[in-house]
Amino acid sequence: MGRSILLVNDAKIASDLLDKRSTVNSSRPTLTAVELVGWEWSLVFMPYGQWWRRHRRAFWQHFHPGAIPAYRDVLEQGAHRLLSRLLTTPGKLEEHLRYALGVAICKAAHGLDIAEQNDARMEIFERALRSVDVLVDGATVLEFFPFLTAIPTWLPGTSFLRRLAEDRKNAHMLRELPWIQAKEMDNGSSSRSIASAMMDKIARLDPANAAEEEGVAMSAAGMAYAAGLDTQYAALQSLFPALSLHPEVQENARAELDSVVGPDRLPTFEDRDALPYVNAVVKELLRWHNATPLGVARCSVADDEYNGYYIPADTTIVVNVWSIVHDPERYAEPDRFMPERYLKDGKLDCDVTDPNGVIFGFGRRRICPGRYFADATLFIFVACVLHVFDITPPLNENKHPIHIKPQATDGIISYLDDTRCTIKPRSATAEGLIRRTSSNMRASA
Ligand code: HEM
Repeated sequence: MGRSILLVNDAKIASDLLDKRSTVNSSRPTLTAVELVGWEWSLVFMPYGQWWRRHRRAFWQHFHPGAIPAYRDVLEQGAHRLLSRLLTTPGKLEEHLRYALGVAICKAAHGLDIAEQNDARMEIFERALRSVDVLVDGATVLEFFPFLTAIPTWLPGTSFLRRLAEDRKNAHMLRELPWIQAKEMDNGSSSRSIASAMMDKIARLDPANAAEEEGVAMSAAGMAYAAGLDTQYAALQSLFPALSLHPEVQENARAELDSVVGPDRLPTFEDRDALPYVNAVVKELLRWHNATPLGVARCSVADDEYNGYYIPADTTIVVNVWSIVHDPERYAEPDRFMPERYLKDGKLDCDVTDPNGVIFGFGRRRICPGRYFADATLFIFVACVLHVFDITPPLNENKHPIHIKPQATDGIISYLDDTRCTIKPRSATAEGLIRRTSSNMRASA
């Protein structure tokens, strides 16, 4: 009510406003619901300013490109867990993906392990992340009628407010619980995880600054789940329909993996430069099903003029990233999953617009600071799945293939609504490799 909204459908305009005029357009809209749902500690929703800057700096110290190689082992282990689970119960794809991503994030961020079944931490992460939906679905009414939040929750018709209180508790636990557990484990001595490295640094501060810095560090470490779990899950779940609908992509990827990696081991980060096709699959995955179709809304902090248009301060700016990465002028046959579009003479073609230039947002100040971590995760998960599994269409009760037509869901994060597929090891050798890797993992646990 009374707030201007600017919807941008063009990559150049988005870049002009959000890259080149980032001093004016790097804040976020203030939403009453963010605090109500308990996400006020999240870097994603913080308005631009000193407080946001401190959190961003604390986060970036552990997620800049030079920091990512330190997470290679945990990311490889996460991918191996996925393979082992998919071999045993391929019908639980979504559960396995979330579990494997959770394992990798939790180990990297807090040095904690996630149990194979019914892990209390994982349940808290899941409950907390579901509360983000409230920011989209239900809380809008509270933006317009904030007095509703003052209504006693024992009155009939206020179950929504009671749910908010529960969501708030879960969102706070997502931030605090893994930190407290990492602290108990850490003893202040090593740098096994992002949290323990942060704790070592805080231990050297004088007590007057340490408490506030610990709050910032706790929030920054919690962002790995808060912003990393659902986004990466949304991207990776779309791999399976993409492959079952495009068998030729699997054939091409396998030819490359067979010649570079061979049948006796799984791909590693060391192989990455020699796998241009697999790298192109990762790029196409992010474009084909864009997990954040409208990016994350920005807010202008001063009056501005662009191409003759007046943009008042406090305008919400939303970029239609989906339409940009599905523009047929840039990406021919945009609905086809076609990694070849990024390749020329067997190498990545620099003339093709890299979709990552818009998918992770805009401008040095506010662009997704987890993008290098996401890129590494997606590469290793995608390479490992392609190396050992054959992904084909789901079958009906008569064992005939079903043609699926997955649709993107609404929300800040978009998923595909149908990921049914058949997942089988692509050979006896591949199956043996998964089993060997899995028993080695158990032996070294
Ligand atoms: C497929 C994966 C991902 C996608 C598509 C994605 C996309 C985005 C987008 C569009 C933004 C808003 C940027 C802007 O305002 O211009 C963002 C912000 C953010 N992302 Fe990601 N992201 C992904 C993975 C991750 C991961 C793995 C992490 C953490 C490890 C992460 C952490 C963050 C944080 C902390 C912000 C807020 C930055 C700020 O407001 O200053 N993201 N992401």
